[in-house]
Amino acid sequence: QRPKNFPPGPRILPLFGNLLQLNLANPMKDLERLSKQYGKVFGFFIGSKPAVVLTGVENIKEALVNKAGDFSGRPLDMLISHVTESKGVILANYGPSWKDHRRFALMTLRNFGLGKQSMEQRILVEVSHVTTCLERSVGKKFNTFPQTLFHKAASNIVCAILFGVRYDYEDAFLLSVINMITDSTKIANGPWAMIYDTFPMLRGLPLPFQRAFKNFDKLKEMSCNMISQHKKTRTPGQPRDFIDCYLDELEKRGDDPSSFHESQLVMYILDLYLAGTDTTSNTLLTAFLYLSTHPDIQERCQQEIDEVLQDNKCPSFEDRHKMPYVQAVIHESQRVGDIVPLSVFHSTVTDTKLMGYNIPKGTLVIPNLSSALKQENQWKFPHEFNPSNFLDDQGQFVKPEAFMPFSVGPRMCLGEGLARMELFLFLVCLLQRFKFVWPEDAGKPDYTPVFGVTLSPRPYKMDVRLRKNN
Ligand code: HEM
Repeated sequence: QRPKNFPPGPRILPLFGNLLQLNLANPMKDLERLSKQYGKVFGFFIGSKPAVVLTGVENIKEALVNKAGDFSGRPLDMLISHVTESKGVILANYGPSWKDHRRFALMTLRNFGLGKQSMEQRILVEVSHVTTCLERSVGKKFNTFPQTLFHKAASNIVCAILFGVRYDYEDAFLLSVINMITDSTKIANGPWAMIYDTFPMLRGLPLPFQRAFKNFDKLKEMSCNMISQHKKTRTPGQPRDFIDCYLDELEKRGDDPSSFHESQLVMYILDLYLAGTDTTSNTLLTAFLYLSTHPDIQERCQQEIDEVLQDNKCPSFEDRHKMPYVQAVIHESQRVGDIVPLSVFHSTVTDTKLMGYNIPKGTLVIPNLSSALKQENQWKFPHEFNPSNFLDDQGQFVKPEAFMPFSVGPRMCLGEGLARMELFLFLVCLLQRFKFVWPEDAGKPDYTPVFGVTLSPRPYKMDVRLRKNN
C-alpha cells in the first residue's frame, strides 16, 4: 500500500508493485513518461519496496545536497548489496565506516599524486601504449576501432594505483577479470536481479543470479591473493600503492576498534576497479564517436592543441586552462554520453520529506542524472552534441550547474579528479597525433547508447590516420 502522502505514481499491482509497467531492459523512456505524468518527484514500487525518482537539477540537489543527511544511504536488501556485502565504499551504508573509507581513498589518491605530476606520468605511460596500438592500425583498410582498448587502458591506470601493476593488453588475467565483471554487471542490471530483489523467497534457488555471487567470490579471491603478495613484499611506512597504504593504516590503528579491516580492503579494491574502468572508457568511446562524426569540431580541437603545445610538446593537466574549447568538448561528451544515467541508487536513512511529500526510511532513491544533463531550461542545446553548451560569449569555458555526471552531494564520485585527468590527457595526446575518421562504408552513425549499469556507445568502426604534422 502506498504510504500516506508518498509521491504520486502509477497504480500498484499486488506482488509485483510497478515492475510490469517498466521496460527493465531500458527504463529511461518509461521514467521520462512517468515524470511527465506524475511530476518531477514520483514514486513507484519494486515488489513491496517503495522507490522515488528524482527528476531535474532542482530536485536532485534538494535531496542529495540540501537534505544529504537523509538521502545518502544505500539500498541494503538488493542483489548488489548482498554480492558486495555492503563493504568497501560504493555500496557501504551512510555511516562512520563509509566516511572513514571515503576520506582514506581521497587522501590516498592525493598522496599518490592526484594534482601532482606522478599521477600524470602514470596516465601518460598508458597513453603511450594506446598510441602504439593505434599506430599499428594506421593505413589499414576497414580497420576497426579497438572497442576494448580504452577499457584496458583505464583498467591499467586503476591497477597501477591499487596494486602497482600494469598488464599487457592481451594478458589472460586481465581478460578474465574483465569478462567476469561484464557478466556480473549484466546480471546486476537485468531481470534476474529484479527477481532477486523483489522475491526474497527465491533467493536460495539455483537461478542465474547465483552466477553474480560466484563471479564475485572469484574476484574476491584474486583481491585476497593480491593483498597476501603485498604483505610478503611490503616495507611498512614506505607504501608503493593503495594496498600498501591500507596495510600501513591497519597497523597504525592497531587494536583500536575501527571500521578498517582486511575484509573491507578486499571489497574496496574491487569497488575502485569497477567504478574507475567502464565509466572512463565509455566516456572516451563517446568522445571519439562524436569527434569522428563531427570533423569540424575535431579540427577545432586540434587547432587549439597545436597552438598551446607548439612543436608537439607533451601535454600536462595544467594546460587545460589554456584549452577552453577542448575542455568544452570533453564536458559535452560527458553530457551526451550520460554514462551513469541513474547514478548509483541511494536510500533514505530516516523518515523524511521532499517537496512536501513523505518519504519513509529505507525508500530507494533514484537520482535521474540523465534528466538534468538534458534538461530543457538548463542548456543552450539540450538535444544535440554542441560544445557551445560549455562556452560563454567570449569563448571561455563555463560549467552550468546542471552538469552532474559525477552526481552531487557527499556521495558524489570520489574519482572525479582522476577521471578528469585521464579524459584530458587521453583526448589531447590522441588528437595531437591522429586524425579519427568515420569510414565511408560505415553508414549513418547510430548515437543511441546501449543501456547498462553504465551507458556505452554501440560498437563502431573508425579509421585512424596520422596527422600531417607528425
Ligand atoms: C567519467 C568517469 C566517471 C563517472 C561519470 C563517474 C560517476 C559516478 C557516479 C554518478 C557516482 C554515484 C554518486 C552517487 O551515489 O551520488 C559515482 C560514485 C563513485 N565513483 Fe565514480 N565516476 C567516474 C569515474 C570514477 C573513477 C576513475 C573512480 C576511482 C577509481 C570512481 C570511484 C567512485 C566511487 C568509489 C564512488 C562511490 C562514492 C560513494 O559512495 O561515496 N569513479 N561515480
